Amino acid sequence: MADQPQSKSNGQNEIVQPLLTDLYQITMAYAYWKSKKTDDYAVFDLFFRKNPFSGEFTVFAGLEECLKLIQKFRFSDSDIAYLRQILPSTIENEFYEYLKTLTTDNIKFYAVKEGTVVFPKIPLIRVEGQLVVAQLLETTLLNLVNYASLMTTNAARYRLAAGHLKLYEFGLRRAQGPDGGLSASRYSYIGGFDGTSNVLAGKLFNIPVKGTHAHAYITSFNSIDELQLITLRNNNMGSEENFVRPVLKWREKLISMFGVILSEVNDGELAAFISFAIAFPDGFMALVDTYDVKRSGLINFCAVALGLHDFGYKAIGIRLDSGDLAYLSNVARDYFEKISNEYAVPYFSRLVIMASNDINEETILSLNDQDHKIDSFGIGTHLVTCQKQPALGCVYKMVELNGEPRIKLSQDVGKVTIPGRKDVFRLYGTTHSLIDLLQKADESPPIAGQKTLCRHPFQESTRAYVIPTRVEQLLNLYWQDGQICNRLPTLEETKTHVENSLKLIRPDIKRSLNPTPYKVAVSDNLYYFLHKLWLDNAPIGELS
Ligand SMILES: Nc1ncnc2c1ncn2[C@@H]1O[C@H](COP(=O)(O)OP(=O)(O)OP(=O)(O)O)[C@@H](O)[C@H]1O
Ligand SMILES: O=P(O)(O)OC[C@H]1O[C@H](OP(=O)(O)OP(=O)(O)O)[C@H](O)[C@@H]1O
Ligand SMILES: O=C(O)c1cccnc1
Ligand SMILES: [Mg+2]
Repeated sequence: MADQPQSKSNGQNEIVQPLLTDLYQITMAYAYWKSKKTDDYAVFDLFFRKNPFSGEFTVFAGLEECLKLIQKFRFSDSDIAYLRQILPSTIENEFYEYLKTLTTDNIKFYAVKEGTVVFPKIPLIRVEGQLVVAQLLETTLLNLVNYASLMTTNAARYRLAAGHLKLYEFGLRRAQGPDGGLSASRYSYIGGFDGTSNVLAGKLFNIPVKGTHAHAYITSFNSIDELQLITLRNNNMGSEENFVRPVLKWREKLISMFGVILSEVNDGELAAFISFAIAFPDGFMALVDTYDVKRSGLINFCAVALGLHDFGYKAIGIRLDSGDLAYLSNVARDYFEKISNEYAVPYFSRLVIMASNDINEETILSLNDQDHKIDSFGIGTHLVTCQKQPALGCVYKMVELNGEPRIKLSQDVGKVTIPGRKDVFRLYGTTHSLIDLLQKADESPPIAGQKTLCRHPFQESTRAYVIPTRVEQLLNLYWQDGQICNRLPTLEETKTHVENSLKLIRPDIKRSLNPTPYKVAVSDNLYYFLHKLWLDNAPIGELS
C-alpha cells in the first residue's frame, strides 16, 4: 500500500488512554462500584492555585488533547486483562465487565477556550456527570493540561520579552523524552514562537521548521583542498563556474577591513562555508563562532556571502552560539553595514543575526538593555524544560455531588476549594479586562453596563463594584451526549488567540519583575455560600 498521508496531529498521543493514570483511580472506581456510587452526579473543577515563573498570568493549553482522550476513552480487552493481573484477586469479576462498558457518554465537559490567559482559582475545565468516569479522568486530564499550559506560558513570556524578534525552538535534544519534545514544539509555537527545529513536530502539527548547521559541519573540513565540489551555477550568466576563486578574492579584499592577517583566518571554516553555500545557495546561513567570530568566522562568512552575491544569490545571515552575544552582534552588524556601503550591496546591512546558547527569558531581557543587533533567537534547554519552574500545579477537585456542594478544607486558606457548580465571567473595561468573577451556576450572569459586586473569596472587607463594558463567559461546553459539541480551532487560530488574549491583559500584570496580581473574585452569593459551607464543615476544637 502507498504511504498514507497522516492526519496532522494524531501521531503524538497514542499513549494517551485510560490506563495512563494513577492506580488509585482504578481502585477508587472499584470502591465506588462496591458502594453503588458510580452513577452519582459529580462536578469536578480543574484549576491551579499559583501562576508559574513568579508571574501573574498563565496561558491555558492542552484542551484539544483532553477532548481526544474523552472521545477515545474505553478500556480495551488487554487493559482489562492487565488490571486482572495487578489488582487483588478479591475484586469481583462483574467489576471488570462493568469497566468494559464505561464510556464518556454520560459526561459533560466544559472548558476555557484553548490559548486563553487564565488565573489562579478559576476552573479551566469543569467535568460533570457519572462519578466513576469523572473520577477516572483526573490524572490524565491533569497530565494533558499541566505541561501544555506551563510550556505555552513559558513561550508566551519569551515572546513578551523578545517583542517582534523571531524565536525558534531548538530544544528537542534536551527535552523530557520524545513526547516532551513534541509537546514543547507544539506548545511553544502556540505560545508565540515562529518555528521549531523538530522535524516530526513540523510534520505532525504543520509548524514551520527551521535550522542552520552544527559545529560538527564546520570542523569536518580542514582545508580548501578538501572541497570535492568547487563550482556553482552563476545565476547571472546561467553557467556553472568556479565558486572558490571569487570567494578567496573577496577574502583577500576584506582582510584590511577586518584588521586580521590571513594566517589566522581558518581555512577549514571557509571550506565548510563554501560547501554549505554550494549546497544551499539561496539559504546560506553560517555558524560563525567555531574558531573566532571576529578573526575568522565573520570574514569567512562575508567572503562567501559576497561570492554568492556575484553569482546572483542572497545570503541569509549568521548564527552566534557563544561569547558576548550583544557585543558580537554589534561587531557583525558594523561589518555588514560597512560592506553594504563600500560594495553597494544594500541587503548586506540587513543580514540576519541569530543568537543561541543557553538563552532564557532573563538573557533576552538583559540583551534588550544592551543595544544588541540580534534578529532572532534559537532557544532550547531553558524553554523546553521550563527550567525556571518545571511544573504547573493544576489540581482536580470535586466541588459538588448529587447537587450538594463539596469543599476541601485546608489550614492554608489559599488551598480551600471554592464549592459548587460555578460559572466564570471575565469583566472588561474599555481597554483591558478588569476582573474574573466566579458565580454559582444558577445565578444570572453579570450584564455589561450594570454595577456588579465582586468580592475577594476569603477577605471579607475586600470588595469592589465593577461596571463592565463587556462580559465574557469563560467556560464553554465542549462535550455532551458522547460527542464534541463545539468547534475546535486550528493550531494557527489558537496561536492568534493567545496573542489576542494577552493583549487584553494590563501590561503591569504581564511584566517580568514584580508583576501586579490580576483580580479573581466571587459573587456575593457565592461568598456567603462558600463561607457557610466552610463553617459547617470546619470542626470546632476544644482547648484544654
Ligand atoms: N550580552 C549578554 N548579556 C547577557 N547574557 C549573555 C550575553 N551574551 C551571552 N550571554 C549568555 O551568557 C552565557 C554564556 O555562557 P558560557 O560562558 O557557557 O558560554 P560561552 O563561554 O560563551 O560559550 P562556549 O563555552 O560554548 O564557548 C549564555 O547563557 C549566554 O546566553
Ligand atoms: O543552548 P540551548 O538553549 O539549549 O540551545 C540549543 C543549543 O543546542 C546546540 O548546541 P549544543 O548545546 O548541543 O552544543 P554546543 O553548545 O556545544 O554548541 C546549539 O548550538 C545551541 O547551543
Ligand atoms: O538548526 C540549528 O541551528 C539548531 C538546531 C537544534 C539545536 N541547535 C541548533
Ligand atoms: Mg550549548
